[in-house]
Amino acid sequence: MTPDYGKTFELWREGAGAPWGAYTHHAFVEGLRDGTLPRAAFLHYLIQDYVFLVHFSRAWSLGVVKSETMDEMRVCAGTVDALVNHEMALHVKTCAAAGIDEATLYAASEQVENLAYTRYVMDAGLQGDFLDLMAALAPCVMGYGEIGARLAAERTSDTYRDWIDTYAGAEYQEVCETVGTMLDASVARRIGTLQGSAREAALQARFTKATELEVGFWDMGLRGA
Ligand SMILES: Cc1ncc(CO)c(N)n1
Repeated sequence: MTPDYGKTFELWREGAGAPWGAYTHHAFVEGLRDGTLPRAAFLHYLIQDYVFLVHFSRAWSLGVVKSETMDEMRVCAGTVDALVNHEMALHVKTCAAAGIDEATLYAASEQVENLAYTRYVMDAGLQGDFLDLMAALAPCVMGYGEIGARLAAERTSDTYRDWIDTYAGAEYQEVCETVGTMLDASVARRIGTLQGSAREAALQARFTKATELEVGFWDMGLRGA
């Protein structure tokens, strides 16, 4: 069953169409599910994803800056904490076991798909308001929540169990639910009803673009270093 991350996310997810499926059912994801993903591709992805999370955390920090309520500020600050102090521990631990230390991860050179995605998200927030930023951030957060939940139920191998458990786990799922609930309140507060509103198309375009950039990120992972 697909998890429930609120009605704004559900609307955006439906609105994204085919790219959403391409993202959440990418060959990279299926390789995590059945264990056939080559280890080298996984490590390459994880190194890039560490740097992704550095910049992704900066974008969530911009959410703190763009917040208009204490609830929004708490959720954004909490998400920065979840990313920096919890999710990234997976990357540090897995890479350490492969002989790659954290300083090396931090200094890794970004591939263009990685660079494009994080800077797109940051710019969405710099150019627009809180909702523009959230529309660009939502596919990353909730997409991994959806992938993790599905792979936990459908996995046929233990090879990438640590990765799957990180995103299927209660802690990460709670982040997705909290962000989804906040998002519904943020939309209600600023727009009222999203469907049919003046901002619907532009916010959907942000969400869909970020989804396409997620597909590019998996492509980059499969291509290797
Ligand atoms: C590329 C990417 N998207 C989303 C997440 C989830 O935080 C991640 N770690 N990496």
